Amino acid sequence: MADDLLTARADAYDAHSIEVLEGLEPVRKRPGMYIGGTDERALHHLVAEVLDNSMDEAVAGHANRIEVELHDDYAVTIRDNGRGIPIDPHPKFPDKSALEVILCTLHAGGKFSGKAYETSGGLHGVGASVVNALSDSMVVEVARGKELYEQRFSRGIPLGPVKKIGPAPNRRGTTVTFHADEEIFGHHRFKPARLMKMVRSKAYLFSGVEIRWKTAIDDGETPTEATFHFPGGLADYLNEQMNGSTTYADRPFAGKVSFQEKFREPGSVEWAINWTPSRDGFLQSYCNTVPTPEGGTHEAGFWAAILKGIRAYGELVNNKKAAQITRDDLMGGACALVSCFIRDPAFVGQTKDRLSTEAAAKMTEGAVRDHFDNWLAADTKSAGAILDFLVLRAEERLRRRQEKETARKSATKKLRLPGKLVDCSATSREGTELFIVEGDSAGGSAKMARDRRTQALLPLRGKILNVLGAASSKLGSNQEISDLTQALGCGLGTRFNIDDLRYDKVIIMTDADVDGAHIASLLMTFFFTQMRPLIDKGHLYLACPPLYRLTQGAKRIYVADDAEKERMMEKGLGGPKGKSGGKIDVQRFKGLGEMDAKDLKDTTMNPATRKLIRVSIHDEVPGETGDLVERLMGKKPELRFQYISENARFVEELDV
Ligand SMILES: Nc1ncnc2c1ncn2[C@@H]1O[C@H](COP(=O)(O)OP(=O)(O)OP(=O)(O)O)[C@@H](O)[C@H]1O
Repeated sequence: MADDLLTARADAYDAHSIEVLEGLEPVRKRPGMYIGGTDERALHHLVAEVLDNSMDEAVAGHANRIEVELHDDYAVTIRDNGRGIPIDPHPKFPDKSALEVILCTLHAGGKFSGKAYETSGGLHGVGASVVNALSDSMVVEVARGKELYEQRFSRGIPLGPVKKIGPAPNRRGTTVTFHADEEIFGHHRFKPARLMKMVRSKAYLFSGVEIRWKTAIDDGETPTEATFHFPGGLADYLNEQMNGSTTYADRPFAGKVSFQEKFREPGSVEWAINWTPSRDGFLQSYCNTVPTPEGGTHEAGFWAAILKGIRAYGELVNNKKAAQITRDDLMGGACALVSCFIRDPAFVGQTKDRLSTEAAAKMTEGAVRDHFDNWLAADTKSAGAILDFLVLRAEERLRRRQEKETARKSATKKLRLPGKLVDCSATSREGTELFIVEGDSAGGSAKMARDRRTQALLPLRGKILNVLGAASSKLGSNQEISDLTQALGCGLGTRFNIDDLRYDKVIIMTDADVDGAHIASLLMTFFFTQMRPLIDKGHLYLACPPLYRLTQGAKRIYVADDAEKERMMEKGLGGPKGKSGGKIDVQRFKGLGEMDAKDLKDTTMNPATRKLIRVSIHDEVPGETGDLVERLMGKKPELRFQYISENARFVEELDV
């Protein structure tokens, strides 16, 4: 049944499913591919496409004036005084004018071979036709040979052939008026401020053009009319953009170099840069007046020139730290504009956000580098200020990196657990226990007896350092103490942080003999002096392993001390002696290592059957416990001796 359904569906997929989009249909079907979307940015990009064509005319030396006007119905007119789009019949399509071919065919243009334009922003031959396809109305007027021609379109389709509409004795050039299609762009509308900014930046990028701006939509901020012409080029543009910020150089490092003179290649590069302490930096780059917000090879070449230049200058003035400066150091606080003109540029995508022409890197670097060296040498005051600023930034970066590395190292150190730790598998601290066990052999049976999920083991070899008798430097280098500290994960002394504790309970599990008691007291001294909150918050415990195992027939019990043993010997394991039958077998555990896993589990480790003593501090007199610990465990043996003499009876009883 299901297979039949699949077959039926597959049958529907045949040659009829394959659509071939004709003319400008693909643009309307998939606008994103041509203008990067249908949002506000894409909408404004339509103006850029048409304006770039007029700019190309200007840069090619055929126009010196452009007008951009936003009408009250949000239509936009872009007019130039260039050569005018050709209107004669196209040789390949004799029944159509070149104008119609350009506006209605993708990949039709005069910028492929470099004959009509040397360094143009246009190169794919799609810009004007894309705008046409995405406009519900487009009118193109061409003034050529003292005549005015016009052709009208809607959604990429001509509403008639190109028509001569009258004489134009004093006019030349192209006028494009379009209204973006709401079917494509929905509610998005042109913003006067955004359009004017685009228009003004174009004027800065090519000082040979004057651009007039006019808007019928008044947003209350943007001038309704303005004329932009900037003979000072990018240096003026930079000053305007930096808007009075404090700068390290009195005047920006700016210049313009023709590639023709230097590399025998058409094109040029123009730049302006200054550094400021008062704001984040920026780099705006352009290629053939097209903004390249994602940078590319021209930016790479520019930074390479500046970086090499500043390092070389550092060497010249004997500032060894200049060698540490990186491109990132340069870029922070640097406000820069770079505009190059090259033949046949290669961009990534139709919106031309990033330049990928390899040669642009080399030519830009070569052109800027020489000038930068000379500029630094000529203005030593600015050069010194910039160098000091950049060295400072480099040092700051290195310091930050070192701090980060140290922080990372200590973080991983925290996580690096001692090799002999047998950790539990639970991921959260809740309900977990760390058994500090005496000796490796005890570790062996404890390993089998434990609940792997919640119980972890740290076997300690022999006695740990008496922290009260040791210099603090010794603490860090003592293997057992450092293992213990790492396993607990919460630091030592003043750096102790209870929140980082990796286990709920820390259980000291030593043999039930004098040595075991000594080890336990050494450990408690350690916790008391170095991790006191661990005791105060009730995390420290003593395990109570039995001293004897008594077996009578099938009965088996464990007892903690001699008195208990005697009592049981009297009583018998199952009742009065003899009744339960037979001799009582007594085994004294010399150490935990002698117990088999089952014994250890039942008596000492299994939370259901074991007994634990929680270590706590009751200071009847404040500081009393500290004093006592100092007397018993401290450096002065005479205090210990005194205490033992005074408390001999108690000590005897305890068999310590
Ligand atoms: N204002 C203009 N003046 C003169 N010729 C123009 C003008 N606008 C367009 N053209 C001609 O029309 C051609 C096609 O323009 P279109 O915008 O479609 O593509 P392009 O500029 O060549 O490349 P791109 O798709 O990269 O923008 C141009 O190559 C140019 O020959």
